Amino acid sequence: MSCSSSIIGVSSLFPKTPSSLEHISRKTITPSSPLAFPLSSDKTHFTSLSRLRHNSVGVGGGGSTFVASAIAARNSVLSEEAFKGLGVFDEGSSLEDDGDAEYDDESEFEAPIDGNDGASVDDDDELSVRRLGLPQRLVETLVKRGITKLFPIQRAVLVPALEGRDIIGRAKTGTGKTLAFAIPIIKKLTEEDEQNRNRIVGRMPRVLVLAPTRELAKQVENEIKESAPYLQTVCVYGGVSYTLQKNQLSRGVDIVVGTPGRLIDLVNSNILKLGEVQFLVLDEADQMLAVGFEEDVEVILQKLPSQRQSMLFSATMPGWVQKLSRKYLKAPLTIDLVGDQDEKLAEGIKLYAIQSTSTSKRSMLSDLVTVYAKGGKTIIFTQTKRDADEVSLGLTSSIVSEALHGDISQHQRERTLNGFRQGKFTVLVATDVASRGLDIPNVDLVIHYELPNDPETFVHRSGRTGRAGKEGKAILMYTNNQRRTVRSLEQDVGCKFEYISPPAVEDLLDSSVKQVIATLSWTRALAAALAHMSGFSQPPSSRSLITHEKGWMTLQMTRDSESSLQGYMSARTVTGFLSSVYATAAGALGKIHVIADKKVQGAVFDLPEEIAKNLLTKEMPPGTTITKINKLPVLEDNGPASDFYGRFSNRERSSRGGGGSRREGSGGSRGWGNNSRFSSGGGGDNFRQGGRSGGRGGGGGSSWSSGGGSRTGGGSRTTTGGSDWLIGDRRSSSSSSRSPPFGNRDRNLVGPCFHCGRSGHRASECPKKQDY
Ligand SMILES: Nc1ncnc2c1ncn2[C@@H]1O[C@H](COP(=O)(O)OP(=O)(O)OP(=O)(O)O)[C@@H](O)[C@H]1O
Repeated sequence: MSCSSSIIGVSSLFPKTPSSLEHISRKTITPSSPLAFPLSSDKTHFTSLSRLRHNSVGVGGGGSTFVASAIAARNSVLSEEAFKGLGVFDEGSSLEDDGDAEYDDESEFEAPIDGNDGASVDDDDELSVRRLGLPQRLVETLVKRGITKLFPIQRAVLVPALEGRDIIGRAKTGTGKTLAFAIPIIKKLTEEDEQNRNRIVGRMPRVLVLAPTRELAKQVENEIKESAPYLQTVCVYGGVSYTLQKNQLSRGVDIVVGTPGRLIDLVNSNILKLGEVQFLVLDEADQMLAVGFEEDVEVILQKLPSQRQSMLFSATMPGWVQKLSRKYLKAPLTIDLVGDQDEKLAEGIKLYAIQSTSTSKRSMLSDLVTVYAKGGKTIIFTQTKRDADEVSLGLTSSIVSEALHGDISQHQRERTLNGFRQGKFTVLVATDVASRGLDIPNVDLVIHYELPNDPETFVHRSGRTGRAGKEGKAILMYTNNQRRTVRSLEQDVGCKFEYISPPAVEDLLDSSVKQVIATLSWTRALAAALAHMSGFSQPPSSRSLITHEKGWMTLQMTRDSESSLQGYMSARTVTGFLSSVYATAAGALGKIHVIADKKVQGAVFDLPEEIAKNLLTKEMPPGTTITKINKLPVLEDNGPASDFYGRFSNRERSSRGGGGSRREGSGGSRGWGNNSRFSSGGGGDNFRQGGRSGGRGGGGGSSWSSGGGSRTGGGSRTTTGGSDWLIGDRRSSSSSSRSPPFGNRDRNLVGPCFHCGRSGHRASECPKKQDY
């Protein structure tokens, strides 16, 4: 078989009908061209690839940026350059330069490997890793890892990278950017070593990969090591022993992955020599800026040989990254599989939004985890380290969780991440230190406990789930004040939230029982017993849909349109009616809201659960119905959202007396297309929250409060503005008298430590942790 037949085999997947070639000029196509490459599963990925009707690309010569081709199918853009050499554009293509098929040897394209690895590999599929001319050793390790076909970004980068082009790459979260640069580099190093078998002990690195965080660096190292265990890969970062890294480097190394700070130290002390670096990779370049590494990066780049190939991956292109690419990359080819117009999130991520109050959100968390993660892995993102600690601690009574943030020692961070990866505990509560790049397999749920600082952070946090074509869920928690911001986020990210209410008791019971049954495939009785042990020592109590407090139930009262009672509906109507049918209920009323839809003639109101249940058994006079509801209807006087778009996080925090300014991760960067309207002010700042209890004014006041006092105690729960009504001072409203029956469970540390299995302490404080 000739080379061209192999190539034609590949190109047959890409119909040679460059119909819209003419529409696209041979200049730069801006990322506002239709872009996103949806990702739902490996299969659909490549099915869609195979259905692509390729269009064209423009490549300017000599300029600094070049953009790829538009592909009509499903609004995707890939690089024509990226596919040249694979036969995609050979016959009938209008590429000026289509003679780049440098792989004349058919064995280059067909590298079948012997043995059955168990993976289902379709050898007829020219997109299979077996048929891309990769070294056999690499193919074997990839296939063993279940990587049988390249993902689009990998496919797009492969040929230009093998040709030695400098590349700027961008693709959605979890779509395999690491292997996109790693595969061509490994191929080149492997071939070099095969030609020169006398490997020198103490050799200097040929590849340098810069990553913004230690976790990311470690992950890149793992990905490379697992794909090419025969190459020497060393990871260097701060916070751990310098001597160990020094020894590793002195034994000789092929690839160095590291964070800029430690790399500079090693270079300055002459331990790391960069004189033989042939490949430079800047991973998450925009994040380097956000974490303040810009100077360090430049210092390192200046020390590299000028004869080298550079690849830069960046989710966004802030000015500094643009400058960097102009200064240090040679005529780079831009491969952008995201763009600005389309949804930035991987397709498999289902998005939910839930309104909560600052007091209800914490107690609501475990219910969300129970119902939406169904026993799978969850990452909860908080803004501050303190919140991460507190939320994790708060969850521990029912769900074992650990916190991850910058104040935790590097060793403990690694232990925590490993424990989470291995499923020793299922909930990780993290600041944005974990939002970028972390690849933890099978995270089912991401919860944004606080709104992120900018749309990019939202995308990166959410992208910890739905990776490598899998499905995942992300829930955004927001307050009434932040409604407008949530809508703007939808626009900026190009996504749609499904607005949900707190999980109903039935869902909770159902999920917890199902989880235990699924885990143990045992009897329902055993499942119920285990659910009991895992925290449901009482039947889970109902929760108000209005205030989200536990122990309360929201009911709806409606009047028939024919009813003689038709007329004005108000809070007094509700209390008056309840007094006549069940005085106890009238005396225990919580919040009351009138339904906005005038055709409905009704109101919703809160009652303590037991009283609500009793009320539901009462006979109602004709014309009036009272029912339990699971979702709130649209209510009157919801009050205007008072947030200021782009300033939501500051506003939230300042109302809590935020302070502090220590950076810890995200923020700052603005977006490839400069379309972010989020404020970068305070991006990534670590706000300390003081004075959290009590004193939170109700802000968007829209409800009638039937009692005068605080429900939860400790704070002066005032509702201001809007249509707040004080129905009366019917009873003493001490916190205890109004406490819901099962609410506010004592949140002691009763969950087992994931190190030693004993309860009463967190894993980070485990007296036995040294042993692990
Ligand atoms: N071709 C492939 N087939 C199957 N799995 C793959 C393939 N390529 C990468 N993966 C896996 O997909 C996961 C995500 O890859 P990776 O971490 O490189 O994504 P990413 O695009 O860098 O994500 P992020 O932007 O979030 O950092 C990893 O577990 C990786 O091993």
